[in-house]
Amino acid sequence: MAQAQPEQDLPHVPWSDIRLNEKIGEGSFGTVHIGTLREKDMVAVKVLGFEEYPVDLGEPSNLLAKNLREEAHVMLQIQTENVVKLIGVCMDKGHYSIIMEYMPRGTLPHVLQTLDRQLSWPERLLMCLDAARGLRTIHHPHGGYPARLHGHLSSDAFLVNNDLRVKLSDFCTTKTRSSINKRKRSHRRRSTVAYLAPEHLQAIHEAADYPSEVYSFGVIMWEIVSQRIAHQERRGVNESEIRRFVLEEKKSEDLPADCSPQLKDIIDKCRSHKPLDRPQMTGVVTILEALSSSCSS
Ligand SMILES: Nc1ncnc2c1ncn2[C@@H]1O[C@H](COP(=O)(O)OP(=O)(O)OP(=O)(O)O)[C@@H](O)[C@H]1O
Repeated sequence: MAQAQPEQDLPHVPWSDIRLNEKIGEGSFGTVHIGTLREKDMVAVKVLGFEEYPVDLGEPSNLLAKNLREEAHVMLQIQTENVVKLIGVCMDKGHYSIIMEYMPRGTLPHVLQTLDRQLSWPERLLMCLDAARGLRTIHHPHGGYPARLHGHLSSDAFLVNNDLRVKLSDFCTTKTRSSINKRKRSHRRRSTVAYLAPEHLQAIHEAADYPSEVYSFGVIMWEIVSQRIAHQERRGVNESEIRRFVLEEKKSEDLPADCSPQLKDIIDKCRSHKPLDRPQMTGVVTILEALSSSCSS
């Protein structure tokens, strides 16, 4: 059986350079571990497949392997300060993986739920700005790369480092996710209904578009600013409470009373029920940059 070859333009890391340490997460794609690269650098290693459902790594046409390369390519094309850095891919038989920058504090909602203090306003603004710059990178890329949607945007897609800097991650393609989910039905992603734009709550199977991702981003900013998880008490069976709140009552969750009017304005514009009233991510970044610099000066 032919062995998958490393892509010429993807940095290849041989498995012998990696020491795998504890598991830190599991997605629909496989497991994520802390690792050590060349006995020196701490990295995160996303290993394709699961112990109980190993992927046949010898087959180059394998859809999952193809999509792993696709995810790595996307990461490589959009490397900026606010996107989790791709270090390389390993395509050694039995060890198909993506090696990336390790983000020690984990996902954004995990930080918002477990931080033992209130974030200051400059911190909240900087986290919003980091996240906005991350999303702008894919919506409005430089260097002639195609604009793209994230595809399943929620606060889980953002990871946080020790300095509370936020970076966009998780470029696993929809195809990859659905094919591995067929193998491993036990993995349940946190529901993303709380982040769905009203027009998509009505037509749940419709694909995301740019305005609907801006709406999702508005909800994520609400989470950072409120230091809470969106619709926490409305999540439940079928999320019918979220639908009622958003679709029937036409509401958005309230921001803290001490949120500045300018920040409230941009979050509310992103969460507008009218897609055409939502700004583009370039505009969101410009406003957050101005607010962040005036707040920290
Ligand atoms: N670079 C990283 N640094 C630190 N932790 C990470 C990193 N990448 C992933 N993780 C952790 O591993 C978990 C699983 O990540 P992964 O991207 O595989 O799946 P997911 O985003 O939860 O789901 P899916 O694969 O369906 O998109 C994350 O929720 C996070 O806790």
